[in-house]
Amino acid sequence: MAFIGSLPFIIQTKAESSVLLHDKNLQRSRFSVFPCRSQNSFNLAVSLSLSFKPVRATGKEGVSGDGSEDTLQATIEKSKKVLALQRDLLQKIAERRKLVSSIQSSVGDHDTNKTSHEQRENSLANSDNTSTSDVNMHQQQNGPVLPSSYVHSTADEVSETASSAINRGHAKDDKELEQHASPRTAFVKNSTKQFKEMDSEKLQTDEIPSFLSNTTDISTINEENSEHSNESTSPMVDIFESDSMTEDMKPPPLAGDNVMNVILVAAECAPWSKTGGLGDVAGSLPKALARRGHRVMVVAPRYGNYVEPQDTGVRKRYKVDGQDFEVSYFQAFIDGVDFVFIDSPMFRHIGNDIYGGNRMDILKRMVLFCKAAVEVPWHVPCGGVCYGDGNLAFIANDWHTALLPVYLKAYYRDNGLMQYTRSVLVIHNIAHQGRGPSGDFSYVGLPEHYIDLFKLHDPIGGDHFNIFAPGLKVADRVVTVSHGYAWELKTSEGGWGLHNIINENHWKLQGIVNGIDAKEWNPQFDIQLTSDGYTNYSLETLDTGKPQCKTALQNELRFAIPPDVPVIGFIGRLDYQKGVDLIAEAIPWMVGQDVQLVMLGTGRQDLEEMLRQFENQHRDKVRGWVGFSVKTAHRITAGADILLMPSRFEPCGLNQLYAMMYGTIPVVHAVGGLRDTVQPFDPFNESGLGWTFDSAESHKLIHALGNCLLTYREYKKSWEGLQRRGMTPNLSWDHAAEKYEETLVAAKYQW
Ligand SMILES: Nc1ncnc2c1ncn2[C@@H]1O[C@H](COP(=O)(O)OP(=O)(O)O[C@H]2O[C@H](CO)[C@@H](O)[C@H](O)[C@H]2O)[C@@H](O)[C@H]1O
Repeated sequence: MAFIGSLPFIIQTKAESSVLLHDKNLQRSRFSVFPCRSQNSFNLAVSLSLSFKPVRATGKEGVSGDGSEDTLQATIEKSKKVLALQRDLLQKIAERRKLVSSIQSSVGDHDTNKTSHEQRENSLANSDNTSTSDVNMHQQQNGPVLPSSYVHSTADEVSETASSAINRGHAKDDKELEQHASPRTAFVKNSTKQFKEMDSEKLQTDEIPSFLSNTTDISTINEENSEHSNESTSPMVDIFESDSMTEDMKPPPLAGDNVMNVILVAAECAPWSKTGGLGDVAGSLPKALARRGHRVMVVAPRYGNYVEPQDTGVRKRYKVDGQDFEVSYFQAFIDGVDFVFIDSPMFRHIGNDIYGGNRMDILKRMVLFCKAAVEVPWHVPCGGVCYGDGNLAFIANDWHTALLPVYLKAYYRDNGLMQYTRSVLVIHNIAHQGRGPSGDFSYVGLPEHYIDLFKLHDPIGGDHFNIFAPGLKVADRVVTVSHGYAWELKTSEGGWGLHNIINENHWKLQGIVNGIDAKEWNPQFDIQLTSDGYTNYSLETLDTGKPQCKTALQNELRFAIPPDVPVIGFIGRLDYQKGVDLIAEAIPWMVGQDVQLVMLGTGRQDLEEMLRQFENQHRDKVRGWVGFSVKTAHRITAGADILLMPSRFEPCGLNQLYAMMYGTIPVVHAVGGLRDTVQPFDPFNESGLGWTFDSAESHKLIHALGNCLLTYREYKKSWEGLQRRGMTPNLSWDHAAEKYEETLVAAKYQW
């Protein structure tokens, strides 16, 4: 009897729950189910089904007349009620969603394509003009764009419905339930509070390009930006927009039994902090993992006063080089991910100079960061509940966080703690390793016997201390960002001294190609293309949209606009890796062609100076934009015809992926991820995505670029074919996330 009674209940509840699981309003509650104590309805189903076990075990109940039948009946009744409540809840949520989307559509174009990124950009841009942004905030909260009070109450009502329904079915502490039922509500409230309390401290602005600085008044730029700010919606609106956009993009299949708690730890995370591709990955991969149903957190240092994350009130102290440092934790829940920022005077106000300071400064920062990050699952409640250590995997990135797997082992697993927690280390760039003299070991705060893990012999430098080395040895799995680079890492040229360790651990190394953030880098929705003459475009509007962006770029760069002159772009860190010097060698040839070249970058001073010189020498054909400007990077990607990437090595490379999405044809050195992702153009079969050259030499670059220019000028149909093939998305973060999931699961079951 008990069986018969319980079975349909469990089946139905699972079915109901799986519906619930798809609902973003309840995702947080659901995430807590597996590893943590949970208060959600699915857990209720589990606990109720477990409560049948004793009945089934004895087999006497129901016939003995000892009252068990009554208990059973009562339980069945109770479960029926819970089911009814769940149905009621689902229906209400569906109604609310309809309501919200009808509000959104009535708000119309005005709000579309606005993302939190735009708001951040605006708040960054306006930061020099505090009074303007204050006014904007006021307008955002009271203005006509979308009555925030309405949105606020809508969100509250949804959460209220959710929590009360669950509450009625399963008595729990009200506050706790509220937190679980609607992390989103908490975020809405927090965002509002944060907005009101936002410090007036100045934030960074994009650097003004050299060629504009003489002619453009900074105040004009700020005014322009503040206009955008007036248009921009409040964070509350953004939450709904994010959801609807994500839904439009059709979520990938759920992880099912593989669902885990995942904490990605990185020194930078876009859009809050970014010096390069690592920031992009830390900002995008977690969202894709969350879309698969994992409970996901990103941990990064808090370099500035970010708008969304708010102080959790948690304070902890960690020792670095014998000194106590207090850290606090700021948290925001965005697009299904908990973003946790660790605050300390060590990190604060570094801005974009994330890796600035001397070697010891950086080392101490990373020691503090990793020590604090490995304990985040214990200390930082997200949606009211800490992640804990069960079913947990860390994803550390590059040498900056390679100490995390080591701390996990030395402080915990060696002592019988966090036994089921795993770590994966991702190599984005092996060239940076955290090297120093052997004495640096004293700063990392590890037991003496750990010193051997850090020791590395370099044929030139001799014995030294190397932080990447122990991370690679100790991590449960190692990932790198393309298949080609995974292969190169094993060679003495590509491994940069770590190839022996990589070869010894080859069994745990895997290449997973990065994806493209379909919201950030999509010409159809790109918020950087909504002003100054730029326009959004798609495959359907490529013919008109891209030329319009090209003209807007030429205008912005103050180039002449002769018909049919190809615009060539370069975006990247100015260093040895990116092969900027190869472009320099090719410049005399390039300026002899009928082309326009724009280079955006920052990095080595000599290379920055070189960019300025190119511009001064060839004002009609070359622009050298020294600085870090996300907006300009997007606009070059959209407006250029060709993107150059002559990198000497390139673990994956993101710019070529972005370029292809925007119908911009890449010309690349076939190395690492560039070789993996840019199939060479084959004119006979009309296939391929761009041009490649097989060694990092300027004459090879010139040869490939020459063929590319010829096709641009003479073979328009082939050119269009290249553009269209590139714009057909084939590399998504959802795909990469699936691969990461396989790796995480492999790590989980590995001893
Ligand atoms: N001056 C500037 N202004 C604005 N934006 C700028 C900029 N310079 C660079 N960027 C942006 O930074 C990102 C750079 O991405 P890459 O993948 O080329 O970089 P990086 O070498 O830093 O990353 C490393 O990690 C990534 C991620 O795994 C790997 O793809 C890569 O091969 C590896 O070297 C892009 O989003 C680009 O637009």
